[in-house]
Amino acid sequence: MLRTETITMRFGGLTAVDQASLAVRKGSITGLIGPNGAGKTTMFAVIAGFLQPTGGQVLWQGNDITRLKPHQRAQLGIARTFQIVQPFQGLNVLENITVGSYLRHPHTDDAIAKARAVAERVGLGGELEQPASNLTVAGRKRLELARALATEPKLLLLDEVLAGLNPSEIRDIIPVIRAIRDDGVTIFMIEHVMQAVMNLCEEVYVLAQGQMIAEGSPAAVCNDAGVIEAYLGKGAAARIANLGGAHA
Ligand SMILES: Nc1ncnc2c1ncn2[C@@H]1O[C@H](COP(=O)(O)OP(=O)(O)OP(=O)(O)O)[C@@H](O)[C@H]1O
Repeated sequence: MLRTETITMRFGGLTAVDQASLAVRKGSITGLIGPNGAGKTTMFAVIAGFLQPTGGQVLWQGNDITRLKPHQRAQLGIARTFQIVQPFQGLNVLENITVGSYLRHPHTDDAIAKARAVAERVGLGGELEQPASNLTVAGRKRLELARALATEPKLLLLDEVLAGLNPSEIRDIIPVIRAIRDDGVTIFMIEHVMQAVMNLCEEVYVLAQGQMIAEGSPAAVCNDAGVIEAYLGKGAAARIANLGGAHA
């Protein structure tokens, strides 16, 4: 469904993403992980059209969309959430979601009906009249999800939707994400919460210092020596292997 080919993104002298290639299969939940500053959010910004890459291509169903604007990509069916959630503070929950549903429903009644349905789907059905500013962190995360979902995407890019949630809130939202996929929306998610990555993702890509260092099943990438070293430092994989030997 989506491919990036040798994407490079430089900010002045800093190479945030360095020739990174990946593919997201239709119907999958695919993960993008990596240490802080690895270039994950930059990669999402390039895919969604918020940044023009210094080099490389973004392909959507085989077509080059590298030069399309974010709203053109939204029309094609690509939606993203933001790591730092910023709902329209002066609008209530339903109005915030309706901003998204107007993309495909120009008539207000239809847009509102769609927004109500999306709110139910993410568990915000009881908070429609609440000002967005009254929501808890978990509520704001659900609202962020709903605003993107209201555009009726084919591909949903989730940027750390679980960050800041406690373990029980994470347990509650994991089935919501899985249900969105089961309804036919392909999901590509940046996530630091490994419990969620292991639970949800079939395929995981690992970025470190801008470079794609591994890809595979969650279990395979977690056992990859290069991935362990990217997170824990040089020699960590060998030290962990020795510890295992010592305990055996
Ligand atoms: N607009 C920008 N201008 C300059 N540097 C930037 C810009 N955006 C990101 N960077 C830098 O690019 C690098 C990658 O940042 P990015 O936010 O993509 O990493 P990340 O993997 O998403 O990190 P985190 O997990 O901490 O969110 C960092 O060094 C960051 O400071």
